[in-house]
Amino acid sequence: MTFITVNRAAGHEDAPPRIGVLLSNLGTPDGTGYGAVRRYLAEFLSDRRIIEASPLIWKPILYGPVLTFRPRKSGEAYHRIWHHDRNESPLRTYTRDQAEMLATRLAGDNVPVAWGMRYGQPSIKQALHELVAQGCDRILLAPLYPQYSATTTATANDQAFRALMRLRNQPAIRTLPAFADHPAYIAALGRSIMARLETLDFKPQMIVASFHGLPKVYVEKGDSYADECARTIVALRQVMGYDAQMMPLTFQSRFGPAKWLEPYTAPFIESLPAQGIERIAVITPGFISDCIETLDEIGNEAGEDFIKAGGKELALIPCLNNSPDAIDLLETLVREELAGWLPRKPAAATG
Ligand SMILES: C=CC1=C(C)c2cc3[nH]c(cc4nc(cc5[nH]c(cc1n2)c(C)c5CCC(=O)O)C(CCC(=O)O)=C4C)c(C)c3C=C
Ligand SMILES: [Fe+2]
Ligand SMILES: [Fe+2]
Repeated sequence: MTFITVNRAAGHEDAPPRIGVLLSNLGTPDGTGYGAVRRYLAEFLSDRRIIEASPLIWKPILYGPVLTFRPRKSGEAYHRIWHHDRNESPLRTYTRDQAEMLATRLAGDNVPVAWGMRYGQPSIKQALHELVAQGCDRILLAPLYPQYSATTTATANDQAFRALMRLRNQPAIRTLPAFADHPAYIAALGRSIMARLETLDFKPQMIVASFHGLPKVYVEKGDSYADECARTIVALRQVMGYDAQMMPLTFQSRFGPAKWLEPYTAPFIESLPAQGIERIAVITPGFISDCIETLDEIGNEAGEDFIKAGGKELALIPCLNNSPDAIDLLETLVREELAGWLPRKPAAATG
């Protein structure tokens, strides 16, 4: 095996230890055209943490019908939500903003922040090399998923470890645990949802919580994701004073024919007008940044289907994105995890 030596900043030999933070998220295509989306989906859907079926069975399906038809459909959806002014997806914009804004908060502690995507660009490997080149010999890997899943948190960390395997001088590593019911996450969610509800010109009869789904069999095999979603929603209902009827838990984004976690968001929402529930809000606390799943699958598709089924209003409540609440949360989580590496200090108040 050949090891890579990433050149560190000049003078590092005598420098004290330097901490770095690597924010990672899922990733996104480089464009909305067929080729860019196909490349992204090919990388994503070749991950054995995502599709556990034997490659002998899965690869012909992936390189046959899936990568023939899905890129066009997904590309159209990405086009609808694309940040055309920056020519990038919302997920990339918000992840970069989070890294840059967190870097400002940590600048006084001399802690650089890099960001990388599990699939697509910039890669987790690039982000890691960037930190090492800045002289970081202690790195916190921070996958930006509130709820743990092997298909998200673990595969993001796996990718960092793959890059670490090749380094001759390997930094010390910590990983940020998921934060499903961390009081700072629940408080930030509660505040941002309340603030947005106050701006609506109607009073929702129900606030549907929609999380990204997962194949049921992964949960049966031990993935803690479903429990973590339940912990988020139980804590959120408690701080907001809602019961399960007012804030039901649903799962979206089913992919393929297998059974996924239920109830499925789309049929659940479409069934509401027949029960006299015509005005709803939808929250997506499984994501800290808006993306194709929230903006298109809920904001566009579910919104249209709800109206077709007789609904009057559906308001999609934004994720934390690049709000001061989001950066306060990230600063709190990161500082907590750096205890022992950094002196303890509360997150800066944003006022
Ligand atoms: C078997 C397929 C998939 C599993 C398992 C899965 C788990 C999973 N994903 C997220 C978060 C996101 N997924 C996103 C997009 C997306 N997800 C899948 C499939 C699976 N996800 C696909 C094919 C896509 C691409 C879009 C499409 O073609 O429909 C995104 C958004 C990315 C963006 O650029 O906006 C996120 C975020 C979680 C949290 C999760 C398991 C818990
Ligand atoms: Fe997904
Ligand atoms: Fe989707």
